[in-house]
Amino acid sequence: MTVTVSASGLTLRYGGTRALDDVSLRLGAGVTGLLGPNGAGKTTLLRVLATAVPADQGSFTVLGHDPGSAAGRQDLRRTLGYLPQNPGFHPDFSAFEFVDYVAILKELTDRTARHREVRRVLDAVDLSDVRGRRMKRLSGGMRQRVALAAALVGDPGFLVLDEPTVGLDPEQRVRFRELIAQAGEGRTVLLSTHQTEDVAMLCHRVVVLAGGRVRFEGTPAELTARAAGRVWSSAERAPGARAGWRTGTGTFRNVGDPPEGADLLEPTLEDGYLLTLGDGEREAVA
Ligand SMILES: Nc1ncnc2c1ncn2[C@@H]1O[C@H](COP(=O)(O)OP(=O)(O)OP(=O)(O)O)[C@@H](O)[C@H]1O
Repeated sequence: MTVTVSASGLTLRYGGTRALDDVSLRLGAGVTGLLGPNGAGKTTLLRVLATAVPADQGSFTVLGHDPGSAAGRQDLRRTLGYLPQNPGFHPDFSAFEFVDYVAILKELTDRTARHREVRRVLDAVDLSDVRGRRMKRLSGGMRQRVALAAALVGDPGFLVLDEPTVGLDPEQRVRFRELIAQAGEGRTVLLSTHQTEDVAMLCHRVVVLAGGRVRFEGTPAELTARAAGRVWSSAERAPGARAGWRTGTGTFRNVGDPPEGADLLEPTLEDGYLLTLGDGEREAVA
């Protein structure tokens, strides 16, 4: 893997809370999923990498740009696309006006070239037909696509997406997944999500963060493999299971340390993820 984003020892405290605790990671082209329970530090990590907030300690580079200097920070921001958790739309802006406004902030000063770029990114997310519609009249899924279009303005080399599929219905989520996959072709994408299926379907790498620390970094297959031989079916709730629930067929699906001779099941990425977390952290999984 050619490393495009590299972070070392990132630490950030809010009062007594260590939102990030010595986080080091390396990303390459393609989509990397960032999983973690509520409060794990995902948004904080994305905000640090997007230069929205400085870390107390540690360093990172994005496509060779080091935000430690003002010039490096500016170069990094020019190669960055960021879709924050709450994009904060102006309800009376049209989709076009919103993306155009972001394009102005991204220093696209030539009006004709900028408008061409705004049309290009709205077309890329299939919103050309509604580009004149006000934000308040768009569905939640369309609004998220506008936010993705805004993040794609200027063809950034590093795209940071903070839970972009929250609140979308399954059809919209699949559509959004296609768009993220396209965006990840030849570009580094870091996608924070609570959806383990999105990671399994979309990502070539996955990072698990909990309590501000990296608990796992590797491929989705490697995370799934952590649960090999540790998922089993039983007629009653298994006492040794770390997590277990009755399935639609009436049997229990258990994750943990199976008893001798247990009826083992094929593990999923979610099983590997659950086993990577500590007991209290599993309860915080949304
Ligand atoms: N501005 C802030 N002031 C004080 N504490 C904060 C602030 N932002 C985050 N925190 C705390 O830092 C920790 C990490 O929060 P963060 O929002 O990064 O987690 P997250 O993994 O994105 O969670 P979620 O999945 O719920 O969005 C939490 O304990 C949170 O309460």
